[in-house]
Amino acid sequence: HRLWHDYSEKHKHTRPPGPSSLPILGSALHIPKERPWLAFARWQKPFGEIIQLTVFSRNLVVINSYQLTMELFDKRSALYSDRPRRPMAELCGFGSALLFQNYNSTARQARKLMHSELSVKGTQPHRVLQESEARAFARRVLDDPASFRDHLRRATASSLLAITYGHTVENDDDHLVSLSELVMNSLAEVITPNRFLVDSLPFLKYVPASFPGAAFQRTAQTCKRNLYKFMDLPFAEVKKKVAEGFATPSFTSNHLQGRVDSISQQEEEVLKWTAGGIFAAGSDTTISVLTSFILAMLLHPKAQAKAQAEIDSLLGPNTLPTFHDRERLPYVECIIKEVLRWNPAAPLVAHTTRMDDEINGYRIKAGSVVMANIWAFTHDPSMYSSPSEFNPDRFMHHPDDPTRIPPPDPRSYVFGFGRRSCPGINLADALVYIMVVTTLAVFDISPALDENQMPIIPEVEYSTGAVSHPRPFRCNITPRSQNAAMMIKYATEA
Ligand code: HEM
Repeated sequence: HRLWHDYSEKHKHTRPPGPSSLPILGSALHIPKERPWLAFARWQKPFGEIIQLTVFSRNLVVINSYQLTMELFDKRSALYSDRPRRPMAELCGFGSALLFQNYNSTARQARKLMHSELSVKGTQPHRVLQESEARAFARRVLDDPASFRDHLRRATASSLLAITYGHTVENDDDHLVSLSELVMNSLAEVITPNRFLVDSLPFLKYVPASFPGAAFQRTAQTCKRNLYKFMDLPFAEVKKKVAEGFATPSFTSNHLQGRVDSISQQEEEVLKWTAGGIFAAGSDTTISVLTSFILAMLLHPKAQAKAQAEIDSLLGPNTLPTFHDRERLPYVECIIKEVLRWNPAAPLVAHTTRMDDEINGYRIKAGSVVMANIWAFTHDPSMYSSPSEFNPDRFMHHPDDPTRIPPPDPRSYVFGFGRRSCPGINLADALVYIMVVTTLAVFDISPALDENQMPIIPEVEYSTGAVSHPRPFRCNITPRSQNAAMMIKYATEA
């Protein structure tokens, strides 16, 4: 009994190991500016699966193990479901969005609103629209292949705005798309760690905008104006249409139907911010995944050809893929899983602890920012052999050989954990599938050529941010046949 007592007493005060720390700055200087998740994964060797850093007196705990993350974020989710404070995001007005809120009654209300509309069943009616968005994307690529990244943004924005507000994007200068671009760019900036000093020194948020050096305050004011416009305008439009009886069915109209006059102001506020949040949380992540897919296909022609052969043998040369084909395209499914694993869109997922806690003998103090290092899970050699290789075949099922069990589906964790897990998972999964399968059916993706007609093979480089994107790269996207091009023209002109 005494031994046990000594053990627990000793570990009760043990903070998880981590790099050395300076006064005030803490271990800030050890954290690389670029893609810190790579360093955190490497630090497993000297420090283990749980690492603690102190930055400006804030505790950051990095969890490099999938099992431990499940234990904390899923099993103990009553303690681990709050979000870190982000003073800059709050100054910009994002504090009212679910993504930034603690797990309080408003957050629960917002998640409930999403749950009903974004379940597998709730997203079913949007499939026709997603199919035609994917074809419209293919058409734009056909007409202007070099701008494929813009077309990915446009396809994602159109789908999400249609689903959220029933809004149809008619042309390239759609007011809602332009406004959403402004909001998305600000969001990407404010959630980039260490981008604004006010995030490390929160008292700065009280410095007035007119003060020298307080440029961030003016940035925040502009951002807030755009954000509020983005939240208010489309919502007011839908509300008006519902009242007049001719709203296109959408997330917002479905929740307002029959309640325009009776909905309380509080409920209306939550609905408005939840609707806007769908776009804010869903677009950059989806764009990252789709851009990674293009990069992966460019670098791995064999995997691309194998998926195309699968699609051809199922559909023949005269049919474009749809959602009905999904179950019969197992290799396309493997490509999607491998893209999600190869370079996860959200490599670090941050929650905070409500109370002091203990795990594996280490103490995690209340208020610590606890980050799941998703990148470390997707590159854990005990889960995925040769993890840095892009190899969709690792996910193939082998019904004849029960000894070959595929590794875990990354979709079970790249969308987050417990009570804060991504409520858009079904929608995102459907959108990614239809974009991937349509692109593979219609196009060949290959390296761009230099002036000597030699292929330019891009480096696999990703940006640093809460959502990480492939750095800009050039590629050739050409129709696989005249017939493929004709099918897309026909489908988008009908
Ligand atoms: C492939 C694309 C996507 C990826 C990889 C992704 C990933 C994630 C991750 C990792 C989180 C944090 C989970 C956590 O803290 O444990 C999250 C949260 C969230 N996602 Fe997604 N997401 C994607 C698409 C979408 C879409 C399309 C929507 C909207 C329909 C969406 C809506 C949200 C919202 C609202 C939250 C905040 C939930 C909360 O704080 O309680 N996401 N997502």
